[in-house]
Amino acid sequence: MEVIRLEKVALWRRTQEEFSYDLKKTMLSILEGKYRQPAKKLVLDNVDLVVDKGEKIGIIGANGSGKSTLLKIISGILQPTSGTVRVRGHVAPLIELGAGFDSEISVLDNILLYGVLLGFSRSEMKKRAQSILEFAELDDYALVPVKGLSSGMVARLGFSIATDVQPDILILDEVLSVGDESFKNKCKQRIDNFWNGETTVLVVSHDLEFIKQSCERAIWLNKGQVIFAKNSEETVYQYLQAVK
Ligand SMILES: Nc1ncnc2c1ncn2[C@@H]1O[C@H](COP(=O)(O)OP(=O)(O)OP(=O)(O)O)[C@@H](O)[C@H]1O
Repeated sequence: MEVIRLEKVALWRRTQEEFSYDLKKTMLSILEGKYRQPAKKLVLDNVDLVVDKGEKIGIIGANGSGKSTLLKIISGILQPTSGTVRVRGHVAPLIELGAGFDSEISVLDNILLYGVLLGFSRSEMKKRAQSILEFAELDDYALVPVKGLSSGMVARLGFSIATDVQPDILILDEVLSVGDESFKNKCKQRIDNFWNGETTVLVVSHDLEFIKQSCERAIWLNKGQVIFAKNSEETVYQYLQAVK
């Protein structure tokens, strides 16, 4: 059964250095006749992708080739400029963990809020809060505002919320380095369980051996385009030939 379908997906992004949220500066530069249209870059270019339930897919390619951007599009964090994205099932995006937290409100309230962002109801999240706090080892911090947590604790909380129930689709950006050694082992075990089960997995990694061993299929991206997308062994081989 098909769980992800991307058709002709393109994404233009403004390049950082030209981009300003400062309305006053923008208005001034228009008045002074110095305003330049922000430069834009095509970061995903006509991407087609179909993924079936349970597939484990690796995404490889050079720095800046669009791998993380593709994961963000599939997770719904970014919307494409054109093309269509269809995703079926509950997605656990393990990217930019904790980026959606409100640092002023408590850990408990953030669990409710973040869970709702991930598509769960508030009452469901209330029931789950205890197991999330326990896994994150933050039981004593439930009522503390998130700004009182260390960055490792924030990542632990993000991981714990996103993986509390087995997701239909797991999105992993690079090898996870969440928290300290003992927490890393806990994360790895949880991910291994999903990996060996029915969950569809998309993982970005520069570790080509890992991709070959752990993924059935791999997608090679270059400058936002899919260059090759077959079994992982062959895709890695083609990629290595090209960069030699
Ligand atoms: N927030 C942003 N605003 C504008 N452009 C961005 C932003 N984030 C990334 N980009 C640009 O999008 C392109 C693709 O970036 P992306 O992070 O998807 O690459 P990547 O393949 O994951 O790279 P890496 O292997 O270095 O992690 C790059 O040219 C990058 O400069």
